[in-house]
Amino acid sequence: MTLLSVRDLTVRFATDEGLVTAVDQVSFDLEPGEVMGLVGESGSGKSVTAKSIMQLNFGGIRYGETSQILLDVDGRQTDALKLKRPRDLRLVRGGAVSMIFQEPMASFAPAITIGDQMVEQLILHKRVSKAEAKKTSIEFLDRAGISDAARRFDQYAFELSGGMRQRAMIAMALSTRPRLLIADEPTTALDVTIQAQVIDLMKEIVAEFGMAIIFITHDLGVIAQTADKVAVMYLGKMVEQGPVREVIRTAAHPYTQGLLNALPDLSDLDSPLKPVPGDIPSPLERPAGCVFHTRCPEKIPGRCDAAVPAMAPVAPGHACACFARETEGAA
Ligand SMILES: Nc1ncnc2c1ncn2[C@@H]1O[C@H](COP(=O)(O)OP(=O)(O)OP(=O)(O)O)[C@@H](O)[C@H]1O
Repeated sequence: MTLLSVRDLTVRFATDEGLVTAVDQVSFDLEPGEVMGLVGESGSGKSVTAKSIMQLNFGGIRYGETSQILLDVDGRQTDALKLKRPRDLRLVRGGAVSMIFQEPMASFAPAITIGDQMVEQLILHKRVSKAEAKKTSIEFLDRAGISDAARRFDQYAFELSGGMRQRAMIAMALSTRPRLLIADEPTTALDVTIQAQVIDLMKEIVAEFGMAIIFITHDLGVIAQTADKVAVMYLGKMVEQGPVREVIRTAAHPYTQGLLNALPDLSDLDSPLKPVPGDIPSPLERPAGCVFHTRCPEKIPGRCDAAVPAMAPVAPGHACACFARETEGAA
């Protein structure tokens, strides 16, 4: 059974300025053991998409009427958007799904030791004894590369260095053995050496436990190293998805091409940076037609500003939502 099937996900927020469409009819699937990178500039809807799986978006939220987030929970397909009672929400919050954040302090309560938090979570989700929970917690801290794990177990998050806290957060998120880990910019705030260690750790864990990961990042380099497939979002829309190497080598959507062109060229340090030209429009004033047409170098006047392109295959497993590619396919 497919582990996660996001269907037609639309997320709007009622704000004082009006209705913000943060995510617009996004669909994707994830199989057990698969790592999917979710990329796009700031405000493209990556976090809102991921948080929807755990119903962690708050404040005036409205999901689309046909939106579904189908998750395999213990062999039963469950629509995560339909869960209401706290007991049922626990199935996706820390049960089948765990989330790690850029800022590990967001995961830890400041006045409770790391060990007590890990134990509490394990007892809640796994119904194990306290002694067993302690043993598992120390094991996972150790697995996450924390030396002297038994001593760290009794420490508070503020007593750990940044990199160590990140590892402790990963240990805590993984100790309940979730089927799906959502990693929201987990390495952005780290220096490159620790970043590489954290990425290695996540790869090891996927290989060992076969859990699926949604890896949210701005950094296509990190995606290239970690993910099997990649999904690119722009202003709430999914614009391209496919196997990571193929998308990086032969990006189909002009936005993905722009993101790749914007990467610094390390072999030519004097070459100027080439950011995607133009600014992202406000989500309150989303352009009609293709949301990217206001910045697109391949815009077809009268078409791209009038109709919304659907995702269509450009190669097996590789799809893109762009009228310019459709024309090429037909030619
Ligand atoms: N609670 C909320 N109320 C109103 N608008 C929100 C809320 N949460 C998110 N948004 C809006 O939804 C849009 C998508 O936000 P989201 O955080 O998913 O972007 P992102 O791609 O993850 O960006 P970043 O990389 O900066 O985290 C943004 O325009 C954001 O302002």
